[in-house]
Amino acid sequence: MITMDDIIREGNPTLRAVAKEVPIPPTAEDVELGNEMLQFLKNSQDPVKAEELHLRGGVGLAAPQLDISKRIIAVHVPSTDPEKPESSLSTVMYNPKVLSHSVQEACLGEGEGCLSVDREVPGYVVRAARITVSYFDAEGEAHKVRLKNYEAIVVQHEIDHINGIMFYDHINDQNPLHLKDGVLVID
Ligand SMILES: O=C(O)C[C@@H](Cc1ccccc1)[C@H](O)SCc1ccccc1
Ligand code: NI
Repeated sequence: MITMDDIIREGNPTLRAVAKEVPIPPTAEDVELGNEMLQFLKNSQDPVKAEELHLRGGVGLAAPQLDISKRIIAVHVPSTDPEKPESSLSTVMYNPKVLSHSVQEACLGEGEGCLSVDREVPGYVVRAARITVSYFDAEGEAHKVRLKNYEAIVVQHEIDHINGIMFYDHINDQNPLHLKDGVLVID
């Protein structure tokens, strides 16, 4: 079972490496890894298990964060629609790839964090508002999905990890909050 002890922190070179594609269909080992990554996210969002296992809440996890330089990500984004309580996006993606993205941009109002970063880094992380992603599932089936808003942000954060990119690489150091004379500038 994955716990916070298995997650490497900034400074570990694996977080800056471009991870390797995995064979498709995924091996039994890679399927097991993906399932464990997804289970970690579910546990991290369960108040009892998170408390018991001292887990930080997570909606995404990439294999490099486990010091495994493979192009595997897991996402478990809770539903915000009370009519649809099950998760809005819950899956393991093997060899995910952004095929296209919107010109329109988006960012989380509260900025981003990272399970591999034990510090607050203020600033808007500007990303594409909508993306089309291809990936393979545990059975080796190909998928192509269009994602928007929060789901798109989470998947972009995780795909960044398999490309050695950290969320703060996107923050404009000179103007992290995109202010102009103290006013937030929305291009
Ligand atoms: O470190 C990771 O990759 C997991 C991140 C993913 C993430 C962070 C910010 C924005 C999008 C994705 C963790 O989920 S950070 C903790 C967290 C938990 C719930 C909501 C937002 C961030
Ligand atoms: Ni992260």
